[in-house]
Amino acid sequence: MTCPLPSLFYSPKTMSRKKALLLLLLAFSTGTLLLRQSAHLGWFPKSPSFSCPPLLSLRPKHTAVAFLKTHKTASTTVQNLLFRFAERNNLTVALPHHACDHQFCYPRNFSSRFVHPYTLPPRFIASHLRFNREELRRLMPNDTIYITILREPVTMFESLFSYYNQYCPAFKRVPNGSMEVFLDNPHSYYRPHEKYAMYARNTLVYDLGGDPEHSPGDPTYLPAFIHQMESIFSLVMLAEYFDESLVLLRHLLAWDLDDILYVKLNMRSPESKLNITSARLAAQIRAWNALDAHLYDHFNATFWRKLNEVGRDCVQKEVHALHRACERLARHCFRGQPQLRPAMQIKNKELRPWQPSAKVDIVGYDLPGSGPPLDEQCLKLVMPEVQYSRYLLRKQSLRNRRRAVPHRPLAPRGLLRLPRHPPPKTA
Ligand SMILES: Nc1ncnc2c1ncn2[C@@H]1O[C@H](COP(=O)(O)OS(=O)(=O)O)[C@@H](OP(=O)(O)O)[C@H]1O
Repeated sequence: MTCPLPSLFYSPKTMSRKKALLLLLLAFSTGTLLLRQSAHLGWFPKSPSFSCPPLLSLRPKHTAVAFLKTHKTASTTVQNLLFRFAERNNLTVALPHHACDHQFCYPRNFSSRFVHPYTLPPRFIASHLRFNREELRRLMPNDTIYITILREPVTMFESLFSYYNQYCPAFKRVPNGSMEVFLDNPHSYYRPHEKYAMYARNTLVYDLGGDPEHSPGDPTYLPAFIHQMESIFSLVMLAEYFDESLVLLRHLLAWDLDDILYVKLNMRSPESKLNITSARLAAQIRAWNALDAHLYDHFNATFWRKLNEVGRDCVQKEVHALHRACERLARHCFRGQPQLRPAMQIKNKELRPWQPSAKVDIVGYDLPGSGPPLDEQCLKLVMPEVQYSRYLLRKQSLRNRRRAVPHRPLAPRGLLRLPRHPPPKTA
């Protein structure tokens, strides 16, 4: 048996169909490229197009994202990057109703009633909320990609303990605010049903909509919860591997390298940190936050599997390219190194990060010069969460009012019943 040889000559009909197909493909790629270019940071030289796998840039960019902003996990840095992408591409970001402050009435379960009517219908959502799958599904378009970020529970708990030391009663009760004392006997300070209790134990599970009080000894609860999370979130990033996470994010969304540039936001000063050097303390933190610890370990393993799928060498190359691009951006915006400052030393009030208490310093950035900043995009790059959320709400409200979208007030019962959560971050 012989294989039929392919004909060297095409019939005119085949020829024209192929030509048409080729032309169509060419038009599509050109269109996609043009679209990608139009949303590029016009103020900044485009980073050399580099991608592995190389054809990534021909896929259209994905433009519907729900980011579950977990606490103390580098989530503000991710949120800022998503806000900037949405702004550059004219995409609507769901923002909280005034009554909810700049978070979606956290720690209540998320409801679409918490969304400001002038930010509907959204393509992005990235502010703190307690995950509620059904309500998010009602709000977001069908093509939404869900992502979130986790942090290793020992460093995360240390950050929570320090950041919420004046808000969380479980932490406030501890003599001298000592984390060691708290961990020696957490049950004598912690009351599961009081205000802000969710900052003191299994905060990740709480943010993801789970039960932070569930017994870690139950063999069915966590596997079922993890299974559910896996079916919802296309990517679970890790704060410890932030740049690798961003590379995976850009692959998932077919974004450019320039779309994931960032500077670290919401950092504590080194003096505000407690160095956990003892293995005993770390083990106590993991035992106290056993659900979070298991959750983290699980998604840590899946993260490395995802990295292997893309190819570790490939990811490393992109991480280097990202570093170089971030450095170039920093040189452009800060005329050198980023200028990290305690809030009170930042001249531009719009750039001062919110301070949770006098005992903790959250540092931010100043831009060089006393006059207007170098450019708008540099300002957004370093703008803290509260100010950026407020700015976006003003901008989208103006746009929406011009379109005369009917005002859809939050149901009065929702407004009246709002508790005085969370600690209002006001700049
Ligand atoms: N890129 C990157 N990589 C690793 N870590 C980073 C990054 N950006 C911010 N951070 C650290 O994240 C902590 C703040 O987290 P959040 O922004 O999620 O906090 S908040 O819940 O919104 O207040 C805070 O941690 P601590 O300083 O330990 O408190 C930041 O330093």
